[in-house]
Amino acid sequence: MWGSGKCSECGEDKHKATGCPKLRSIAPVCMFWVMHSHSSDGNEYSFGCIGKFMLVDTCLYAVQILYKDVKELLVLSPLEVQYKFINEIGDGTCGNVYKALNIENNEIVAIKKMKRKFYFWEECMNLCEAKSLRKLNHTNIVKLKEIVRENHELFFIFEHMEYNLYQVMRERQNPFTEGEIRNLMSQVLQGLAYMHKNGYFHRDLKPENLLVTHDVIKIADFGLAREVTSEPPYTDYVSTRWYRAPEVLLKSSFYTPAIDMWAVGAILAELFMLSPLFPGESEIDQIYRICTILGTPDSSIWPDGILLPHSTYFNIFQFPPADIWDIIPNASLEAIDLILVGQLPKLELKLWDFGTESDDCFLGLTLAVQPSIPERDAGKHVIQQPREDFLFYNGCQDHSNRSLFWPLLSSDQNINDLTDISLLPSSYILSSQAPQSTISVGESSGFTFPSVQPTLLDNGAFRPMMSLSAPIPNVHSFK
Ligand SMILES: Nc1ncnc2c1ncn2[C@@H]1O[C@H](COP(=O)(O)OP(=O)(O)OP(=O)(O)O)[C@@H](O)[C@H]1O
Repeated sequence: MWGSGKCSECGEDKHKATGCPKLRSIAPVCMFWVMHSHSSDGNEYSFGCIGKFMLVDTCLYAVQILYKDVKELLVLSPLEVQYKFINEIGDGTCGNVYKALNIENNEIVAIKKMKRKFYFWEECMNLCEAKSLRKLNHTNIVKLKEIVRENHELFFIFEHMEYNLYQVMRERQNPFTEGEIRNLMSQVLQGLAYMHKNGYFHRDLKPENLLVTHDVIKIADFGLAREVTSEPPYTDYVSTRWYRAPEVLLKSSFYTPAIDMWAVGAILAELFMLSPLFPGESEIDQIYRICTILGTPDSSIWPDGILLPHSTYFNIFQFPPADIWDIIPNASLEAIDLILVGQLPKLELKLWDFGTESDDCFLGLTLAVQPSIPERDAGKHVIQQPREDFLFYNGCQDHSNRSLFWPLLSSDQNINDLTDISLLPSSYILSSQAPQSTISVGESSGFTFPSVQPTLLDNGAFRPMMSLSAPIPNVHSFK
């Protein structure tokens, strides 16, 4: 029988498995346990919580003192009390992902349990995924609801999505219609544009990291996300090979968010083909496959590219461009235009051409039309430490045995949703005001940015212009 006995904190009779609401509202760090006991009268008892800031041993001791007839004790961690794990739905490099039920509100969530241990809160806060996702709130970016650290383990609580795009493609019997592809791509691009505009690039876009429920698609897995304003060189890049941009394959360490656009182009082609466009078996094979389809670039096509450390492969792999319709026969002219390299060489600027305010001067736009500013000036724009950091750092540095809950956004919130698609170029938005059903292609020339295009700025002159500190979500302290 759940919920018998009185809660020592609020005096209520029972809290079932949800714990004590009073305790949770007053204590930024609280520990409570649901105790499941068999008493001498033969009944089972469970007690909502016992005290705050209690360690397991203290808790057990208290139980023995208070309830002498306890024979068995089940100790649940706060995470287990709040979430019921249903099944594993993903096993990535960094974490295992579980479908779970939030017992408090009956909401299904996805919980990503990180594989490595986290001994300090600072480590958690410094994770790319935590840093970027806490600041990004967009319909096409998967929502991070909460971060929990418990016994040196870190859990990200996300909104739950039904499938990833790889699963959707794998299950697909017939090719997607162009309308369906336009719908998916327009959403991905809106999420990506928002992300770039707010100062992040993803660096690991691939079908497995695009999550789908019904017609809605969202970008997930920000484990490799990087702040646009972070200084090159970038050396820790490990994105999935098939979607890896040539500048990364050729060992550039000054690549830009254009690498995300390369991945989008490869994913777009894959949506038509239902198989990967460049399924390289090694890095060299990857470069080889790109050259056989797009043709080997020369200095007129990609002047910066041939200066890269590994560009000597271009001497070995000398190929003319293939006829792309042989490879993607079901794609329209506009779609081919979008996928193809080189024909519209500067169009990545259109993707980033969000407005004329100084805040928008970043990346492609900055590089193309704004002189770079000296590094020391760029330093002035350092992002302010967000408020919620202090909430947790204050007095919580190393309560390593405690569980820390970090609620971010409630499911019905939509604060700081900077989608602002009105600022996107019309050719890019595609009839975005229309519901996400069919994506039309803007002007007659069709798609207007190059996806699969080496867009490298590798001359070292790139200096991030300013920090695009995204608005900080409201801090939600404990319910
Ligand atoms: N919010 C979610 N809803 C449903 N499924 C999810 C969610 N987040 C992740 N998944 C599933 O779990 C898989 C792995 O998640 P994720 O990519 O975040 O882990 P990872 O360890 O960072 O993986 P990777 O190996 O790509 O680095 C995803 O491909 C997806 O199928």
